[in-house]
Amino acid sequence: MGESDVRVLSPAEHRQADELFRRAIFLPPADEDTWAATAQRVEAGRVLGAFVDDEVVGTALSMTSALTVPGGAELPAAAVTGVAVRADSTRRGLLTGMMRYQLDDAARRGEAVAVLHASEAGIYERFGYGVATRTRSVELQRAHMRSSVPRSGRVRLVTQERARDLLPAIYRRCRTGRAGRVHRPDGWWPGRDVAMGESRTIAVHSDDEGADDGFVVYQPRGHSSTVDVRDLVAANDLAAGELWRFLVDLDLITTLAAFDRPVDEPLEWLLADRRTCRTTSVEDDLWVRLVDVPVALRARTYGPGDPVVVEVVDDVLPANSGRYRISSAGVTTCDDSAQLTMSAAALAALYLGDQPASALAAAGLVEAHTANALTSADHLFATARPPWCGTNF
Ligand SMILES: CC(=O)SCCNC(=O)CCNC(=O)[C@H](O)C(C)(C)COP(=O)(O)OP(=O)(O)OC[C@H]1O[C@@H](n2cnc3c(N)ncnc32)[C@H](O)[C@@H]1OP(=O)(O)O
Repeated sequence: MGESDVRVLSPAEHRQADELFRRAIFLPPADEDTWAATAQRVEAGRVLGAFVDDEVVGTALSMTSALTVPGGAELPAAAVTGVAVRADSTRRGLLTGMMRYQLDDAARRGEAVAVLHASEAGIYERFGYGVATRTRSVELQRAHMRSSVPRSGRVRLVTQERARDLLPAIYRRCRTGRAGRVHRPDGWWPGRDVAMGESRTIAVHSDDEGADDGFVVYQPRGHSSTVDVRDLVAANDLAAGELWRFLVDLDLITTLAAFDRPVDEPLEWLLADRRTCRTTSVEDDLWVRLVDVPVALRARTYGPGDPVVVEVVDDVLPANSGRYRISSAGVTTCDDSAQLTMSAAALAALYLGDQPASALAAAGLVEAHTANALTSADHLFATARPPWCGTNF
């Protein structure tokens, strides 16, 4: 079983691949509405099939995307999803064949990074992916805002139809504000709408000049007094504060459950009683794979710190293997002695600034050859705010 058994599926085969994926994650085949929405994000030429005896038993797809990196630049990215191998054909290398094919394809397309959300943490590190962002889920019980939270603009409800125009434009404005955010192509929104259904409600915040700068999408949980907050996007702290005030003040609701929030969101500070906010989980969010290490390293900015020479060992994409001199002025390839050695997966985990090199060294994932190299790398890769993706795809 090898790469020759993987090929691009034709559009006529896309629905079969979707069914294969859904069965692998224990979902029934998509109904017509769900498929109509799903099909909008599927791109011809980007859906792979893995074959055994001419039968498709594995699939993986990628979408044309972009990733915001520290400093605000956006890198072309392959957004990977829909990965599955039929239960009777696992552990024979089919995923391995598809991953290699897909990474080569991303490299050919000039996509410097690949990104995904992992169903299990044990799958993707071997292919060079590292956990690059984390999210927090919270529950607010009978919460009230602190009176000092600044007021600005106004929050208004918009219809689902109006939201289809407004939300993508607001998201585009907010996307580059933080590393880890990804494109939401036009085909992404219908899938989210179908998944949430008709009970979703949308509120938009506009600033004092009337410009829209944030939104929240939420829905009641059955007939309970709980609201699930699925998507809260704000261009600035003022907009975020007003959207949270709007949610906290909803009549008849005692509990707000919010998912996929940034780990540094200052919710406890916004509330009159910080203990009315409880963290229910902190989980790995976006896994990143540097497909083109030199391009990816040069795309981000670095903090003040002594330069450091990093040796990258990449068995899956060997062109990335080499030594890189990283400084606050930029990145060059070099032949100097390595001060740090790490795999592509370890580099990916450092890349957006979520974790310091010293944390990975403690786990044996980064090897330091000189005394101060870890401290230098910690300073260089650090970002003012932790990265956050917050977009499921
Ligand atoms: C981005 C997304 O779409 S996430 C969704 C991923 N899909 C799912 O979780 C659906 C259910 N699972 C599956 O379909 C399959 O088990 C897959 C796709 C995860 C793995 O496919 P396989 O064809 O079995 O993987 P493959 O045989 O290439 O395994 C390669 C290596 O990864 C290991 N591996 C594979 N799956 C897992 C796992 N879930 N946990 C830990 N290790 C794993 C294998 O043991 C193997 O290790 P080895 O090289 O040391 O022998």
